[in-house]
Amino acid sequence: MIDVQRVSKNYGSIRALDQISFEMGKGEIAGLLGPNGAGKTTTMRILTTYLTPTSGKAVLCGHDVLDSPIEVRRSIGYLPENVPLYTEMRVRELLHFRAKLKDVPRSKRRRAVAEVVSRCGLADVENRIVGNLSRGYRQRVGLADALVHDPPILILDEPTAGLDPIQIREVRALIRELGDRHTVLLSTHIMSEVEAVCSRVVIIARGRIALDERLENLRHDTALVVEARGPADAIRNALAAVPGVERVRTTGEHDGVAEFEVQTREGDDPREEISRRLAANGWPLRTLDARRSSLEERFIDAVTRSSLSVHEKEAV
Ligand SMILES: Nc1ncnc2c1ncn2[C@@H]1O[C@H](COP(=O)(O)OP(=O)(O)OP(=O)(O)O)[C@@H](O)[C@H]1O
Repeated sequence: MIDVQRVSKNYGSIRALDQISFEMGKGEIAGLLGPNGAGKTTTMRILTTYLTPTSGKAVLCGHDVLDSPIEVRRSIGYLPENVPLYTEMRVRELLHFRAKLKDVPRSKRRRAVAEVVSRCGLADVENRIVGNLSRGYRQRVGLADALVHDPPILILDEPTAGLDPIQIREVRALIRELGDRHTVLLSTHIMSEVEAVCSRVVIIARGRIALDERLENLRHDTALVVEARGPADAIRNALAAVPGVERVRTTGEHDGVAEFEVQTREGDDPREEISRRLAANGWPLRTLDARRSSLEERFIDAVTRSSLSVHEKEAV
């Protein structure tokens, strides 16, 4: 549904995105998580065709953002960070108007509006002036607007920013429901939001993807961080063959030192065997670190690592 390949974006001399790549399949809800200035909004604005990438390729529902922006816009519903609603209109009138702009055929408009009014919990306010609504309701109107042409993909930029705790809970519940029928990419800098709503997290830091993982893999697993000097592929194979090791991912390679993330089976602790096997092959072990991979730890780790130079990383 979403295929981003090596997308970069420069604003003058500022490199906001540096070769980011990720893919999303049908029915996924992914959280694009990152600190302020990481590049979340830039990514979303490229996917929604409001900005063009400096280089790289982004394809949504088979349509390239550069070659077919109109088809891309038809395939997505976008909730921007500051919802630009027509504040003087009534809710139902606004949604009809937006449905028309989005080419929903006249004969289907009434039904399309009724459906989003119901799905977004707007029945009580459909005759109210948008500008007089609370921020929580305006956000729901924004979601209804994004949904009114029934797009397969929803892109939501900080959908709960500025809402009170009850409104946050309601909007999150609504997004979870939307995940049944739509592929949803939302941005946030709140970790608990990702845990509450998403099935997958993509962490972006300094314009790069620092982590892309399914949440179920982060919740229970214990991960080991292994750094060893030697040939990355051979070390990777040796690690994968250690009993108790479930999965090995190469996370970096610099100056002859390869870095891996090793997922272990619950209850297994293969650290001693890893150390023995690497030593037997003559690959000096530099780091063997066990950590519970909670989202918070992974976020801090990914963001900190991305902000270190190669030299500093070696020292960590
Ligand atoms: N129009 C622009 N001109 C120049 N620099 C920009 C522009 N828009 C964004 N940037 C810079 O690009 C980088 C990424 O910004 P972006 O808004 O995408 O980050 P973000 O992750 O959405 O941040 P936030 O969580 O604060 O909204 C930042 O360094 C920002 O200052």
